[in-house]
Amino acid sequence: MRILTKEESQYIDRMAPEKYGIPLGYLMENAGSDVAQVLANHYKGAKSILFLSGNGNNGADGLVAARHLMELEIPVCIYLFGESQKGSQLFKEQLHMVKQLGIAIYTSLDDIPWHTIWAVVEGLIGTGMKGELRFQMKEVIEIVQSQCELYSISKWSIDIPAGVNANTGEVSHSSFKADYTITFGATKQGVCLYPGKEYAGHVIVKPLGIPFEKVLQNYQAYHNTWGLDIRLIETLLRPRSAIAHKGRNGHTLVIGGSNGMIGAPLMAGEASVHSGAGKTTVAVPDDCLRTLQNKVMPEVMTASFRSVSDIMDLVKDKSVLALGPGLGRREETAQIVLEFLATYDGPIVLDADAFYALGDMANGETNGVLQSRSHPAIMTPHLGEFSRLTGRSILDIQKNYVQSARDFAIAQHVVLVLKGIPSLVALPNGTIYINMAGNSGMGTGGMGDVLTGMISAFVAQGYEVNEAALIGTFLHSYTADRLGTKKLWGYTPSDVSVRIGSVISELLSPSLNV
Ligand SMILES: NC(=O)C1=CN([C@@H]2O[C@H](COP(=O)(O)OP(=O)(O)OC[C@H]3O[C@@H](n4cnc5c(N)ncnc54)[C@H](OP(=O)(O)O)[C@@H]3O)[C@@H](O)[C@H]2O)[C@H](O)CC1
Ligand SMILES: [K+]
Repeated sequence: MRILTKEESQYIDRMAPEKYGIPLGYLMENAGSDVAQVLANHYKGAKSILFLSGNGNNGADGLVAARHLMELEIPVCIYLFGESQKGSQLFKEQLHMVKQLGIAIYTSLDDIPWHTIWAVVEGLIGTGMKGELRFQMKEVIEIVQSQCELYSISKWSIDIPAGVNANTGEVSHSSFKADYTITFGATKQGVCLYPGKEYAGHVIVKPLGIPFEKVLQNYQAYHNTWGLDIRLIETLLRPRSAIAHKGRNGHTLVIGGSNGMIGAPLMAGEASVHSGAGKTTVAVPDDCLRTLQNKVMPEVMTASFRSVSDIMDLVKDKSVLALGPGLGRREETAQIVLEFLATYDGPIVLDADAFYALGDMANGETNGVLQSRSHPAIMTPHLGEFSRLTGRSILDIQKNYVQSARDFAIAQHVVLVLKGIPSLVALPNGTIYINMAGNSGMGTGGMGDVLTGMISAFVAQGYEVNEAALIGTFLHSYTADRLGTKKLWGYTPSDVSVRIGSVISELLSPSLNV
């Protein structure tokens, strides 16, 4: 699923007429008629649909929809916000039409017969919002929202709810909180991120009337964003060959663990087994080996290490290395990690305490350690770890969530799995995937270790690092969602781990009821 930024939407707006001779009014006519169709399909009873119309093109979309609904004999009325004579050209044209058609138009909220309204459709402002919502618009939204609550009126937004930043998902105070948002071409980035996502309600995507990917091919600042969803994963997952033996399915090596932190590499190793790696070895420091052996499932092989050369020996015949879970933050461990990264060039997934060794990558000596690898490293930090890696505050990262992930993945030439709400996968070329799965029950210790094991197992089975990060990240959350339908919290990382194989089987053979 493609996701558009504000700048991409505005570029399409500009290029449609300029380069392809497609007047913006055509796109608006499509947009408005789609809004009308969706509303008509939902419409109940004899009540009216009220359009809140700003004086830009977002408002004009609503005026087009009102005209189309009138044809369908659905009662409509309009509330005009702002000065009409200062509105966009298309707004003025559409306003003239609805006036000529005799549609009821209000300029004061006090005059609206709220008890006759079934739905409010907000076209106050869309991708044209600059900065924070202005005071007058906030006031209107607050009154409308309280009337909607009082009269049980359903709330719709056109393109993006008023007040939601179309790129970052940040919201102005008093933003419009919709039950549904009808958007055009592709969903906007800001409604895939929190808190914007909560303000958009259910998002309905309708065609724009122009093949926008074609238009965007020439866009200079073009780094695209996609939804990480089931459809994408179905295109990436490959059935296993009937004759695949354990050698063909790869061998994961997990290096981690320290005294009191043996669960982390153990969960990563077990998740690798459950995700289909042919073989899995977990290696821990010498003094932790006995504890590991007492706890780990029999399918996982065990080993131990003391030095970098031990790790070099262990990794020789392995398909992928997962480095970091529970490794601890001792200075000598950090040295081992750095020394090892400088010599080993194979596929690697870095997690947890491996990041401690890397420190602040933007300013520290480790900047450059990962950049020239033949297989870009996969890194799976949570926000706290990412804050340390980038030397920036969590708040600052959250404000520019997508862009922060993109900048880091490009600069360090890594596949970044940024574990947040939602998680992101950023590829070294700047392409971003926003995870569409996941739930609040996932916030438990050990979930990250399972993710590391899963991603590693997909690399072991022959997926490219980009693909493995996408498949692992999505299936981890998707499996948790399956568990979340039965109990929204309290399921364990190991529950996710154990279930993953059945979920993959279902996806590969939908008729299987496993
Ligand atoms: N390519 C597409 O996807 C298409 C999108 N369409 C629709 O067009 C809007 C974008 O329309 P645009 O005219 O560019 O802008 P808006 O209508 O969203 O907003 C402009 C008005 O908002 C005022 N404004 C700006 N910032 C603020 C603010 N912070 N608070 C309050 N009001 C604000 C602005 O006032 P100015 O004084 O600054 O001029 C304008 O009045 C898109 O979202 C789609 O719905 C097309 O219909 C089809 C193609
Ligand atoms: K809107």
